[in-house]
Amino acid sequence: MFPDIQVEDPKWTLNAMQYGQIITHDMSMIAGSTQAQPHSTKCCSATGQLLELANVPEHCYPIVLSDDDPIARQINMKCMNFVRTITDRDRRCVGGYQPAEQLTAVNHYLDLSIVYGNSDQVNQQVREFRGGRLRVELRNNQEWPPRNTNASGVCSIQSPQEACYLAGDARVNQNPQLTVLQVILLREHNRIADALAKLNPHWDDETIFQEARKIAIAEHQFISYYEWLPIFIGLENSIRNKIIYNTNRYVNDYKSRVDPTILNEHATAAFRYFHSAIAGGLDLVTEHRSSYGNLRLSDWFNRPAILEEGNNFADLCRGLGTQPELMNDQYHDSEITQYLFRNGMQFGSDLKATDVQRNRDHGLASYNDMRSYCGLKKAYVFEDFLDVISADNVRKLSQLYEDPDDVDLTVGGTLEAHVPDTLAGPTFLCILTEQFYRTRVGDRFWFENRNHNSGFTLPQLNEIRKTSIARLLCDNSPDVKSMQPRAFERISHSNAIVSCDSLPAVDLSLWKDSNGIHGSSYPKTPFEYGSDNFFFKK
Ligand code: HEM
Repeated sequence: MFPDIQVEDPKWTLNAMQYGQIITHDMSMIAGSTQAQPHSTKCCSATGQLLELANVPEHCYPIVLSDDDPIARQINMKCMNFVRTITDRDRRCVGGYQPAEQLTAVNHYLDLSIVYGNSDQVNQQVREFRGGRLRVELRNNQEWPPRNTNASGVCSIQSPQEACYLAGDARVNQNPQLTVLQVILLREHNRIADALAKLNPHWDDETIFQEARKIAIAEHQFISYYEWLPIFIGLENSIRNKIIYNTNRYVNDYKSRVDPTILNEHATAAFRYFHSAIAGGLDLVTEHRSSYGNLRLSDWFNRPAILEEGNNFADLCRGLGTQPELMNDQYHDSEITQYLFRNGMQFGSDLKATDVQRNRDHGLASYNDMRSYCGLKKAYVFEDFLDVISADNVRKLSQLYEDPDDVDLTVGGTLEAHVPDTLAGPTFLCILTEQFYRTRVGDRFWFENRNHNSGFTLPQLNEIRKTSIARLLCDNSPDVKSMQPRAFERISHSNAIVSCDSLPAVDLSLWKDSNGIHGSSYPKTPFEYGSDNFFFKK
């Protein structure tokens, strides 16, 4: 169903795929997994055989491989490891016969928890406690995240000296391009903190840290919603559903009754669809935009040291903005379906099979139920899927499943034809749209809210709106001197490479604190007390 057929996206770069993973990691992480390495619980024998039932560890739900599996049959494997997500029942939060709900290990808000951590404990570990900065290590004149003291436990390092990073998110080392963006975001915090400290010498560490953090989060929210989301869920769809606004004013749309936690259907099915955009080779690209080499993804899972070699960091940054992502479709690069986390072995795990099994582990509603919830007609025979799925794929579904109601959401959703001007079919689009609405409107600290305690002044807000992924890459990768203005979009005549200096930038002098308090504070009006979205209602 999901073979490796490489079709490059004609419009979007690998950067678009990669920032998607940043957004994902900011919003969810199933409890009980590292998502970066083989799980420590082994549900199969060392040689890939099924275990005797009595010997199967708790929480196991191994993927049984068929005899005609194209990879497994080459190495005589019958069993692929899969450990179930920890639920509220496992933790004894619910009892009796109540249904189990899966737990998340990270907070759901889009708040750069991947940089700042999800707990006070991690936050303390990543902070420098000087000048509002985050901890870094200086090597070759560049700032790198601090070393993880449990390097051999969390990375696939081959020598004790090899870099393995500590960040707000446990998955930081998972793949090189993810780590590039994590480093960029870390450096952005410190860049902002240094500027604020210079502007406001009277501010203490805590004030600089919190103000820099607030600006960095706002930039991230702006890039995610105004630059990234319109590509994936459509500009018109985003405006129509009040996910973004064409305005230079505040948008006071916080609604306390909106639940901002992450929908299981979003994290476990819809948002994973973009795994199909992953490319198995990462281009190294010079300033003249010529590609001179390519890193094989499965050689570098959990081995971030490659970023510090030679010019790799800048070359990978340019690669992100130059190399196309693969098309979002049913095809998946074999680097993630045959070689995931192979760690020097001939073969590895399979991300798409894991996604399907995770769908079943979490007991998601069927594709048929979800599609009818999302406004498509319910299918009674396989042919009823023909409204959005090709005849060839409907025929395959009818061979793989007994009944239309059996089709997994992860599978059916992946096969749908895209809604025009978006990168998803109608069922996944409906789930994604709902989630991103909730993530915005359910966030009392959303960067566009007018909030006297935590918000920005209007001029500051409009400065934040000048930020871009292109500028972020430029400002935090010293050797990158040029970039196309829309760096999620491939280089073209209408999106040509320009010097970094000519890209719009956030003018941080607006955070100069002339009142002697905080840069973003302004006088309260009586209306600002009480109601959470007073201005919007008015
Ligand atoms: C090289 C790039 C990537 C790799 C290697 C990767 C790998 C993984 C792995 C191993 C998991 C855990 C699977 C499980 O045990 O259930 C996962 C989960 C997930 N991935 Fe990716 N992924 C990548 C990129 C992306 C992108 C681009 C997106 C979306 C834009 C994405 C969305 C998700 C989501 C939503 C989850 C579930 C998160 C959770 O709630 O735990 N991933 N990915």
